Amino acid sequence: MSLALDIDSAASASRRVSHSQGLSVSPLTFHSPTSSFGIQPVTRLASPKPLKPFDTQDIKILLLENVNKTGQDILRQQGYQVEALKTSLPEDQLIEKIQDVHVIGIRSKTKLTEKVLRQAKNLLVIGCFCIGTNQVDLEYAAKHGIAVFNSPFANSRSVAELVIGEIIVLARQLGDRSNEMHRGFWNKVSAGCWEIRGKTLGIVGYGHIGSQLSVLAEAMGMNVIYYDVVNLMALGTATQVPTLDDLLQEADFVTLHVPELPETKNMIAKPQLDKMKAGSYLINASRGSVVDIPALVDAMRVGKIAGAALDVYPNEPAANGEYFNASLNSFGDDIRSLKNIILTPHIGGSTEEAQRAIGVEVGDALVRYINQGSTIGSVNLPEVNLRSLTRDEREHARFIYIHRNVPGVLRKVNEILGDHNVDKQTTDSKGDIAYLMADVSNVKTSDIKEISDALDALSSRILTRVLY
Ligand SMILES: NC(=O)c1ccc[n+]([C@@H]2O[C@H](COP(=O)([O-])OP(=O)(O)OC[C@H]3O[C@@H](n4cnc5c(N)ncnc54)[C@H](O)[C@@H]3O)[C@@H](O)[C@H]2O)c1
Ligand SMILES: O=C(O)CC[C@@H](O)C(=O)O
Repeated sequence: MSLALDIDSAASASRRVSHSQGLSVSPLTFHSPTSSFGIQPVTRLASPKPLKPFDTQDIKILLLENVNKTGQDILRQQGYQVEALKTSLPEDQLIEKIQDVHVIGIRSKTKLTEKVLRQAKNLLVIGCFCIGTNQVDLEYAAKHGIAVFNSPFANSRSVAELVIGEIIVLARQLGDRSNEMHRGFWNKVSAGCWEIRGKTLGIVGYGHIGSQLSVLAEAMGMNVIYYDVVNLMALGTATQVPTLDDLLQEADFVTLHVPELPETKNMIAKPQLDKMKAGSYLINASRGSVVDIPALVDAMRVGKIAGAALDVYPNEPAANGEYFNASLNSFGDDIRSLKNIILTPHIGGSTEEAQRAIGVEVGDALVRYINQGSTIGSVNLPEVNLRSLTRDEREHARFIYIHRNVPGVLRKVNEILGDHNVDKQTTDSKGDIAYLMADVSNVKTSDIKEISDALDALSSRILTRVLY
């Protein structure tokens, strides 16, 4: 079959090859891979040959939740079609919009559930412009060859600094004093106000944020203890304690820095609050599911807990506005009536520095994945990379084969590639999913089509992409 004929059939079949930026999605550029070579590569990357068998304008990207301009610019500079919205979208609108895009960028509010992802027929990759990835069904995405990237620590320092601020604000009841002054009320008191020097900070989850906080807190004269499910090296003179109960019984301030997991749901509820010291403080800037907030309200009403800071909630609005009320979360009115409680709208990572750094990190990861196929940094696919092709390698193609990790696949793939000049090849697996990349030299356009079709026909196939 001539390639020209095949282009027509590929055009009509473009939806058949779900998620693929391979041959059938952009048939018109199949003959002229050099058309997009004039596009400048992202300067922070090591100047690889851009591998794009598609017109960059064909790549449709939807960015939600006010992704920072640095990230938007990186994607726009590639020539991709980028639509950026300031808010998240309700599920029905999300389902409608996601059908069309190859890339979606989100933060913590957008829930990419199986129901939503099932409609994402062209989706190649998800960029979480944040740390948390609990809002994405990572397993469903992996099983359908959709890579997920995040920014694992670019906002950690911002969260740690927020918590340090909150510890002092709670210890000195600054929120209440400030509110009183705003109402014109002078209330000079020292009862129940403390220095933080010499007090014990209990950190639950000693990862990127918890460990950064540990260093800052010690510098301010606090004793630091921490609890983590993993045995981790203590920074400074911090001490790991064996159980959560040990931490709760010893700490003056308890701060939570664990991910949202089934095991961390309501990790702090009535039994744990009962174990905390009388007059201690609780801070949660992790996820809203980690604290049973009605139980916290009760503990604060009876004075067991002297103060709290919450940055995250079980239900958070999709956009800014007057939403923080009892119809969003049943405890909304109760919590607002309490004394010495800092309520912030999920701003732990919301600093200029953090958002810029996240924009660059996730933006670059998306470009590397779209243009080069590199999965380095992916949270749900095996991490695979190949040395970049250089600009003088004109007759090369890169085949990416995402497949179910079942015995015998490599033999079949190598039977297909066996008659060609495979320059380099790598593969890795993560659970049920495997990711293979192979660079083949001296391939004609017809060879590329033949190899791609043969890979597509294998029963283990999840997704085939070809870049050249
Ligand atoms: N408020 C915000 O704006 C904001 C910003 C960034 C991150 N976060 C949240 O903070 C969380 C922590 O971030 P991080 O970067 O420090 O994550 P991290 O992965 O670096 O650290 C998490 C730590 O928690 C530990 N852990 C997991 N399950 C545990 C359990 N059941 N008990 C005790 N320890 C447990 C892990 O072993 C790890 O050391 C993120 O998952 C995210 O949800 C919130
Ligand atoms: O910016 C956000 O929406 C999320 C911030 C934070 O919770 C994260 O997971 O990085």
